[in-house]
Amino acid sequence: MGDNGYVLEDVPHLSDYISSLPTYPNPLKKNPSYSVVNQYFVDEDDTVAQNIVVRKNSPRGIHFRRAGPSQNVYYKPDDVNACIVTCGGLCPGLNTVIREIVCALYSIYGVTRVMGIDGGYRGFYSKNTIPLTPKVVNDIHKRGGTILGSSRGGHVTKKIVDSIEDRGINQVYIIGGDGTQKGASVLFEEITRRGLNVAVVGIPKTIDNDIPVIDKSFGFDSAVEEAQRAISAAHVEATSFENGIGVVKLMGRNSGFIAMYASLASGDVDCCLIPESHYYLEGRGGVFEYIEQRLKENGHMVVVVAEGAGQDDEQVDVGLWISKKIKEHFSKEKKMMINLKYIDPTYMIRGIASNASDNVYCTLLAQSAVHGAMAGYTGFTVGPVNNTHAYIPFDRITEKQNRVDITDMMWAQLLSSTNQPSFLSTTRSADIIEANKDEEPPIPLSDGETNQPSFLTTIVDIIEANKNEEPPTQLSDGETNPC
Ligand SMILES: Nc1ncnc2c1ncn2[C@@H]1O[C@H](COP(=O)(O)OP(=O)(O)O)[C@@H](O)[C@H]1O
Ligand SMILES: O=P(O)(O)OC[C@H]1O[C@](O)(COP(=O)(O)O)[C@@H](O)[C@@H]1O
Ligand SMILES: [Mg+2]
Repeated sequence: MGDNGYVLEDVPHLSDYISSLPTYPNPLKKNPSYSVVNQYFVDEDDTVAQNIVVRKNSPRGIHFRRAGPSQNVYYKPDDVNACIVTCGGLCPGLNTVIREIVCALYSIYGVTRVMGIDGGYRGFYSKNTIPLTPKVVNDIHKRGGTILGSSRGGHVTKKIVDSIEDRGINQVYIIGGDGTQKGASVLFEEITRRGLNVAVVGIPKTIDNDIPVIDKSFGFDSAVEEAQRAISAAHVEATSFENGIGVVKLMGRNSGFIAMYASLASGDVDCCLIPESHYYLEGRGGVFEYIEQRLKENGHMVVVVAEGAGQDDEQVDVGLWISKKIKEHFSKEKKMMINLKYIDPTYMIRGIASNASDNVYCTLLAQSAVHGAMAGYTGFTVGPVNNTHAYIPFDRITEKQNRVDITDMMWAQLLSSTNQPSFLSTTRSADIIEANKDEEPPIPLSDGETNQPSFLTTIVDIIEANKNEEPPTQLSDGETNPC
């Protein structure tokens, strides 16, 4: 802990456990492409604040080491033998990250030995490697998926580290989600235990954008953009038929960021259901009542549902389930004719190539990862924190999963954009208030407003308005109500 509550959460370095490692001047100094840059090295003391909104007397809080080229590097280019592996689910931008790691190693540092591991962690010990050169990766960023293949499972630590040793690999770039980063952390521990001169670098991947600390994960923007096509189609269908209802299911088993951003971006969505915000279908203030109201007012409506919204049972497709329930409710109970179309673009939104802004992001991410490894840092994940790339210890990335905060401004904006009610029952609202009561008070903004959303007040209003409300009705057919 430093002055004024300054905390540096630093990442490990090869020199922490290997003594007398030689260093070399960074070859970037002689790179003609960078000769125009005023200052291209990061200062060793540069750190990035996790919290940028602070009060005059509040502690300065957690900081991470700033990513970027260092004056000296811990590898001679000729000695580097790097490998790249992609694990877990697909995400737009995987190929761009692979391409840019290869290009950064070759063109910035003059490294010429880079290989791909085929098919995720298990590829280390069960498959041949794939040679990677700038020529091989030249146009892979225009393709979805990963040219290296991916897998879940297969993390046998001993076999992977044996393979790293046997192949003489000394830089390991691991692209993947929370599970992958946990795996990377275990590899780092085993490599340290064996005293190997091998840098382990994680590059966070999650289409759901639920990795903590970093501003945003690559591929998320591309996925949200692709989701617009499904929402637009649902809107076209809904507006073309009497009492048209378009239902779109989007990815998000545990978090609703894709659904929330896609709904906000579209402007066509009347109702967005996410895992973080419980809902109920029947009764006053429920989803059915809202749908009926929208159909009467507007003649059509679009519902976006994240795959984990209200799901206790992962086997049930929530999009199909809710579509069936809506149809049953309106045809059998309300005797009202509706036209419902269900669109499920789940894998379409992640099987695409990344868009332009994600490509730029992936490039910076890959370069930061390479600069970190060349500077001898290890056991870290790279990512933007308040718009500046930083090296983050593995455990900060894996200790929790980000979820949409339904007491935050963003969710309030979503509610205000769709006009949907919060669907919160009085008990659930009270729980949320209870859960949030120890949170720090909002920091007043300079113009006298607060950054605290009015959402909690809304919840209190809802409780007040609904205090005589009937409890949500049980489903008649014995199915579990996923609300
Ligand atoms: N706790 C863990 N320890 C070691 N390896 C893990 C751990 N969790 C997941 N992995 C490995 O990470 C890889 C990807 O994990 P998975 O959870 O499927 O995807 P993601 O990285 O996208 O979250 C798999 O090969 C899996 O074996
Ligand atoms: O069908 P798969 O391959 O298990 O992947 C689907 C799941 O992966 C996710 O996209 C999450 O993966 P990531 O966040 O690791 O990219 C979930 O939303 C989704 O349920
Ligand atoms: Mg995961």
